[in-house]
Amino acid sequence: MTHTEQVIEVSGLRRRYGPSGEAGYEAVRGIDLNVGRGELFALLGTNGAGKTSTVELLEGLEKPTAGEIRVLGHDPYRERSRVRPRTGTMLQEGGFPSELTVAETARMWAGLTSRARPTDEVLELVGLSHRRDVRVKLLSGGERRRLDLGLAVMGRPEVLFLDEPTTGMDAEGRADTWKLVRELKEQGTTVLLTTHYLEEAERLADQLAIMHKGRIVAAGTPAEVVANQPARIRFTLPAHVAPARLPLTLPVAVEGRRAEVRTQHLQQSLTILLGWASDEGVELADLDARSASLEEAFLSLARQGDELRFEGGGANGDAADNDGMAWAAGPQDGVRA
Ligand SMILES: Nc1ncnc2c1ncn2[C@@H]1O[C@H](COP(=O)(O)OP(=O)(O)OP(=O)(O)O)[C@@H](O)[C@H]1O
Repeated sequence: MTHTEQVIEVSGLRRRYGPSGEAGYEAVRGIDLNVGRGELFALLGTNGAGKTSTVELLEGLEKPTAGEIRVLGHDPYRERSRVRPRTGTMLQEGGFPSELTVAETARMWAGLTSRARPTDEVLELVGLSHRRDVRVKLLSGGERRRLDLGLAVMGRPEVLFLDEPTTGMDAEGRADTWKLVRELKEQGTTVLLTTHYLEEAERLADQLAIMHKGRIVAAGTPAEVVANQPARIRFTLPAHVAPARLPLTLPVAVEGRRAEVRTQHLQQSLTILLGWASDEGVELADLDARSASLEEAFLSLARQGDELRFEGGGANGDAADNDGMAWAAGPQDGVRA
């Protein structure tokens, strides 16, 4: 068995703003996570879930209220000088003088960075060569994010922290950014990022965690997180077929003529449904069967978030989510154990 070196190790991490008690606010409430070398880890979550607060702790910018962090084997806050040269950070708000041009900013940054890539190479990497003589204050939001990203990768970091790297970018900018992130990952860079673009996280991440109100409510590979959510089969019943005729073994919700089955066993449920339709001579219009997406998993977890039990750092959701539809056979099949 190969042993993956853990590059980021976090246990029992907490971050409180303000005083203890009601007057303060605990943004990070005891999270654990591990990221192996060369992995891409996506930290997802609702607004205000605590993602940025967590990333700032990992970057060593702030001191945790409680818990342990190791980045490349060191405490990023107390041993900042050992960790910082080996990491690259892209914050939500890049803070550099906006009067400088793009090239001047890159050169200034290169002067502060050990083992810096040539600035031309960096600008090329993030697609800003043609904007090199433009003042930073005149860049669009998406172009600023590209520049932030360029500065973050300038020192050829072993670990790259990207807080919402594609926010404000157009579709082309996002595609370019993810391509660069993929290339860096292929070269062995470990990447921890936050994003609101779930489809992209689903495609790119080796591991992900979904945060809600300071806690991790689901974690694993994208496939594992999605696998805990039910698949859906949707169809329209012909006017002459009463919903009561549908097979009792299926967890069916009906609204008007539109029916929906939620199931952990898509193939089995589909077989039952199609067998029944064939035997009864019923045509199922607009038939659509699909596995859950990360987006559905995310929304469902966020909705359940307040009712989740948080024990042992895991996520155990037992709240049924029926979107207000009337469930004929109960949605139990679609609820995680
Ligand atoms: N300096 C601060 N003082 C007090 N509360 C803060 C401070 N910074 C953040 N918070 C609060 O902590 C919570 C978590 O914020 P954080 O920015 O970490 O969330 P996030 O998951 O990154 O959100 P988003 O997706 O909206 O960027 C929020 O409720 C926020 O209002």
